Amino acid sequence: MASLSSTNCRAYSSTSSSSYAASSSVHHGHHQRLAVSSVPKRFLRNKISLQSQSNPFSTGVRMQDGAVATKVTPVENETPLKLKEGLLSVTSSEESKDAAGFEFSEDKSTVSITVVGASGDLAKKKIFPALFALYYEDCLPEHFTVYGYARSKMTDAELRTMVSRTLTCRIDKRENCGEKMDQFLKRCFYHSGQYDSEENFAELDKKLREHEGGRVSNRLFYLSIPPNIFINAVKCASLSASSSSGWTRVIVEKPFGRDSESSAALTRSLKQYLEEDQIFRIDHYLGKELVENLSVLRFSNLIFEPLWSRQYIRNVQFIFSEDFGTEGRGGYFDNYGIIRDIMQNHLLQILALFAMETPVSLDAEDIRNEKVKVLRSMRPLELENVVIGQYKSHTKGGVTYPAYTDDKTVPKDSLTPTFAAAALFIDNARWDGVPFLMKAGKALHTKRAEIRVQFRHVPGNLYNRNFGTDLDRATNELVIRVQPDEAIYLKINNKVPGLGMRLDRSNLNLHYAARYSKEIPDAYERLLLDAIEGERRLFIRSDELNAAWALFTPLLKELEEKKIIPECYPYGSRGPVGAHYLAARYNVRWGDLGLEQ
Ligand SMILES: NC(=O)C1=CN([C@@H]2O[C@H](COP(=O)(O)OP(=O)(O)OC[C@H]3O[C@@H](n4cnc5c(N)ncnc54)[C@H](OP(=O)(O)O)[C@@H]3O)[C@@H](O)[C@H]2O)C=CC1
Ligand SMILES: O=C1O[C@H](COP(=O)(O)O)[C@@H](O)[C@H](O)[C@H]1O
Repeated sequence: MASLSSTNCRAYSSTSSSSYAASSSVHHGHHQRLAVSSVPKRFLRNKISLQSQSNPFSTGVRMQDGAVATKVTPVENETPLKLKEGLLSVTSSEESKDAAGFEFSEDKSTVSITVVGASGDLAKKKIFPALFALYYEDCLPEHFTVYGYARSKMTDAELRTMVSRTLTCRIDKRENCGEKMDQFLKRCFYHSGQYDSEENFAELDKKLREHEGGRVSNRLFYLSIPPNIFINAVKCASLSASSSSGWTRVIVEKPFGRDSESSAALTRSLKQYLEEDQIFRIDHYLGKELVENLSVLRFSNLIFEPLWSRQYIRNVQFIFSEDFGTEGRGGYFDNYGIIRDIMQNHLLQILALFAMETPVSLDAEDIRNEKVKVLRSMRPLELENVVIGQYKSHTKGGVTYPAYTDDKTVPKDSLTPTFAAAALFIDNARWDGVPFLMKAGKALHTKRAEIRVQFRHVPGNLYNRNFGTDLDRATNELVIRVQPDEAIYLKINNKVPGLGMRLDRSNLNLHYAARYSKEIPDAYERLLLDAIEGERRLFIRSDELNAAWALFTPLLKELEEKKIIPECYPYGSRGPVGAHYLAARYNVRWGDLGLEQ
């Protein structure tokens, strides 16, 4: 199984004869720009040859143990300002060549990870803890440094204290936890600076160089800052703190614009300073274990793929709900709303993975090509296929829960939806006529994310009369529960044991907690590791992003221009009743409403 096992991660350690991600080829002791192959070892255990993705002048041959031999042709006419992925400038005198002229890499590199916006919520909640988890699992390279960068004044010690408050050890791996935390924290540093100051980023560069100690430097910048300052930060990082000898990559957090135009403008601006393959647009839902497993389920089990079409599937549902409101994030949320916050990215990405054709291979570009095709085959959303809602205050058990508009950062007359349900359609041969329903909401009765696949009726079912009048209750349903309590279960009809002929619905249940003792890694761990390894499969390419916005932009404009009023629903409820009418129009019943779910 492809998992984040420490065995895979240890490929980075100094004991490994060759490190894949940061392999530095050496060329006759001269300054020479070389290319690095960039497909992670953990996906390529059996693959032995590949072409460098970014440099057409070099070919790499991957040996079965993961070592990379790189045949080098000099690269000319580089644009100095742009940060070219995978180009190395190496002056080491060490070299090893085989008879065919391939040079073998040795781990003389370092990775510097700069969290831009280190004082913020996401950095504290997710990024630093994920980096620590990777460190704990031996997934980070031997030489690495973590830098926090933000405007707040902080010393290294203060950053470490802040970070230490959110670090946890895995439940199943507690040994040496405190010691490991201390070791990790010693590798964390802080630099205070403005996001639009080349000078401040140049100071950061100087500090990074000191830590890199003359090794080939690979640099990852994680932009954990509000979107209006992305470009300034990218510009300054690119001009003043990009690596001069290794790769430079930038993780960009959502939102990637508000609509097609602003997203395209953001991409254009980013591309002034970065190549597309340096931009890692993160959608953390793609890093979730069960989303990652979706393709495994489909493409490596004979029993599912033949059923994966309009012939057998009646509808598919993507459901996201949270049992808390937007408290504390109202300022951000009011400018975006639930459709942009959850549907246009997280749910649509899952839909694309669910519905895509079989990719040529597991390579990032093959998968992303298939996702784009699905997105481009979809009909843009229409107002009549959408229901929106907004939560209102509700008192339960003596506790009063606030309305969305009670938040001080939200205008009292805000029409921003905190709930939406939508019916989408893919106009291709596989999915023609199948409703893909989405439902996403804040302040609902439960916290859950799941995919529900409802199958058609069994034609001429011999047992019809044993089901009573509600034949819909007798159809099969496959549920992929992304969170919480990860599970995959299939509802089947079964004979109740006994002398009579009574049927019931039972679950064939793969319950992760019961099946696997290993704790499931957080999505940010997988994605950070992928970014460090140069694996783009789980990041959004710009054409995917354009296709996603093209589906939602006309609807979003219409909602705003016509000032459509959202349906009210009480905090903690199941959402507006309109969602049921929408589903009923397509002869669908939401799968999360039954007594046995
Ligand atoms: N928080 C979350 O759960 C999620 C966040 N995201 C995205 O991640 C990014 C970071 O989110 P989050 O950590 O919540 O953001 P924060 O609002 O906490 O901002 C992060 C840091 O950016 C700086 N900052 C905040 N506002 C401004 C401003 N107006 N001008 C300049 N600097 C500012 C602050 O640092 P300082 O003042 O020290 O410079 C702050 O600590 C955003 O793009 C967000 O949309 C995506 C998914 C989930
Ligand atoms: O991107 C976002 O995701 C979170 C939900 O993420 P989860 O991993 O906790 O399910 C959501 O709360 C937030 O509004 C949104 O911006």
